[in-house]
Amino acid sequence: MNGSARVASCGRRAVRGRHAASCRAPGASRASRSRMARHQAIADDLDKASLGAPGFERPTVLVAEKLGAAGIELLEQYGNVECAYGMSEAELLEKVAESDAIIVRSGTQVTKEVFAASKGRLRVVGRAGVGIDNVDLHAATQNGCVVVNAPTANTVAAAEHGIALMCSFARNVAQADASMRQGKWERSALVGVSLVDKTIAIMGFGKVGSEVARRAQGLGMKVIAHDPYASADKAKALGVELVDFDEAVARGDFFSLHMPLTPTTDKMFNAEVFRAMKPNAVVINVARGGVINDNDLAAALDAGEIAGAALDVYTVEPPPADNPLVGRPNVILTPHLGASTVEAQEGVAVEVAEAVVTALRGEPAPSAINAPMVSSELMKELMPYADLIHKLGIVATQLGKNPKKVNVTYKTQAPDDLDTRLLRANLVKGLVEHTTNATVNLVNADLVAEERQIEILETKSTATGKTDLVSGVEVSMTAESDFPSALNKKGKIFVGGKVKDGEPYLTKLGDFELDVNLSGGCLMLCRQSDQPGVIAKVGTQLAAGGINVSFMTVGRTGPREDAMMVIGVDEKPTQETAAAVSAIDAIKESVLVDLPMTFF
Ligand SMILES: NC(=O)c1ccc[n+]([C@@H]2O[C@H](COP(=O)([O-])OP(=O)(O)OC[C@H]3O[C@@H](n4cnc5c(N)ncnc54)[C@H](O)[C@@H]3O)[C@@H](O)[C@H]2O)c1
Ligand SMILES: O=C(O)[C@H](O)COP(=O)(O)O
Repeated sequence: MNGSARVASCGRRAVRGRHAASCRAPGASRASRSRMARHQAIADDLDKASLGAPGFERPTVLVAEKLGAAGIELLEQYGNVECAYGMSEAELLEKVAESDAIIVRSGTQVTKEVFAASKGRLRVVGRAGVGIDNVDLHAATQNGCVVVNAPTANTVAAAEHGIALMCSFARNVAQADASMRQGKWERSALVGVSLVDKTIAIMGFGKVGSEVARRAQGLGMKVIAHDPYASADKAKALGVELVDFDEAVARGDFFSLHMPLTPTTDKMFNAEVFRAMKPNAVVINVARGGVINDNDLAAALDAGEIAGAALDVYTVEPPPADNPLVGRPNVILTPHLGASTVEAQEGVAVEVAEAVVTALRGEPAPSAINAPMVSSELMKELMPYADLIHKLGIVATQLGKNPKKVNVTYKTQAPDDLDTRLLRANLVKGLVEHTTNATVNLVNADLVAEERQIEILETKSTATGKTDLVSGVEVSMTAESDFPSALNKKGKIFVGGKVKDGEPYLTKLGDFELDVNLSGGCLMLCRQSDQPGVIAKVGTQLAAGGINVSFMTVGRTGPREDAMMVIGVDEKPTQETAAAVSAIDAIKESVLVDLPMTFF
């Protein structure tokens, strides 16, 4: 990125797209119907926003690289969109601090400095394309920021570009055009090779690789592929022979590279590999520049070990003047144009905008890279229990500091099917959120637990005769406790709960059975010797401190034995009032627990 930012308001037709979509409904395909439903949901939020519905704040989406108009329109239905193309690094760091989401293509590096500069505000990174090697995924995850991409909309464009480069190379199209522009007529110097019956080795048999395979078959080529993770059934169905790496290298006439850039694929095409290729071999790269060792490729071309290369992508983009592959007669180059068709750009714009809005809404985005997939149906079903377990985590951690080993038991009618990630993430959030300003969510919860050395052990116990997927949750943990009443017989902090009428309830604490609404506010927990008159004395002290009681409930081990009184209060008692309650004869110990009204 260089130069000063071109900042544009991207405003256009804000709501009209929604009505246009609705009109197409009767004849629409299943995919487009579900897209319309998503757009309608977005539009509903827009209506809420324009009505000033409480709790809805329009998020700000920073679009850092050129994005198709349809995507911008969709984003504008939901949030404030700022298009700032060509920002310097400093400008990016400044703007990201005021953004809830950022959308980039391959030209913007989303580094850990970007996340640091956002100070926790950035919730979503949208990559308008496939490759996410320009996004620091670890930093995103640490910051609880969802990374989404647009994995499908540019597949055909990239495949077509790969085929275009192969055909151009085979028939010297680029060289012939350059020659004629110089007024030359070089027919004998520009004799090409035919593609028919040649072997193309597709390296990386994913979405783009498969589309290249289909097209190469149409050109009469023999198609082999290497991909350690590809299914043999898929290859067979496409009539493609899957081979190991060495065999592919030995047999290919044309190599079409389609793997992502990862630590494993980094510079995997090196001197040794080029040496093992046929002398007529041509390497075509529309994947990522980094999978090739540039110097080794240049040396292999110089030595005549291979015949040529056609490149769309480079280790550093744009390639610096001293890149050894620029300016060679047997290398043709394009400036990362694989995804650059009108159709692909409109497609990725919509695909990424949908994913960004979905993630901003807190829903699982199908293309989330660093968050587990949780279907919206499951999410909806588990939400009340996610809220409950979050509150149980908060209660448990206010009764015992520094939790270490945490056992959680889910009572469920489907132990084999229950996906607990959402619940576990909420538990971790409840356990740690009072000790950090950082966001804890589905994205980073496991990482946060690991960093804090909190071991979460999950058990599912079968609940019979219940209709809900989950019907109860219990959490026990080793921790330092100043409130021994919360300990069970094994000396662990123990809390259990249920959801009743959609609201979270604490039903177990230590050895006590309770019935405490955890919807929010402040709770005073008092262990007492069960005897007449204690409730009145506590009420009197609270009243003296100006504290209004919203509810009171008592659980006891038996008449005139130990009892646990839980008092919901509208205001948090001062230290003096809390001390006055503790000083009541029958009260053995007491503690205040704060609960948030909302959850993530
Ligand atoms: N030039 C462009 O403009 C452009 C456009 C689109 C995609 N791309 C790039 O093309 C690549 C492929 O995109 P896609 O959409 O097909 O992704 P994809 O995830 O569908 O396919 C990638 C395939 O690579 C395979 N793979 C992983 N490691 C491998 C290895 N060591 N050896 C061989 N195969 C390996 C995977 O199993 C997978 O099947 C990505 O790098 C993407 O960024 C570039
Ligand atoms: O990975 C991709 O999707 C392509 O490389 C496209 O990158 P671009 O969005 O920068 O064109």
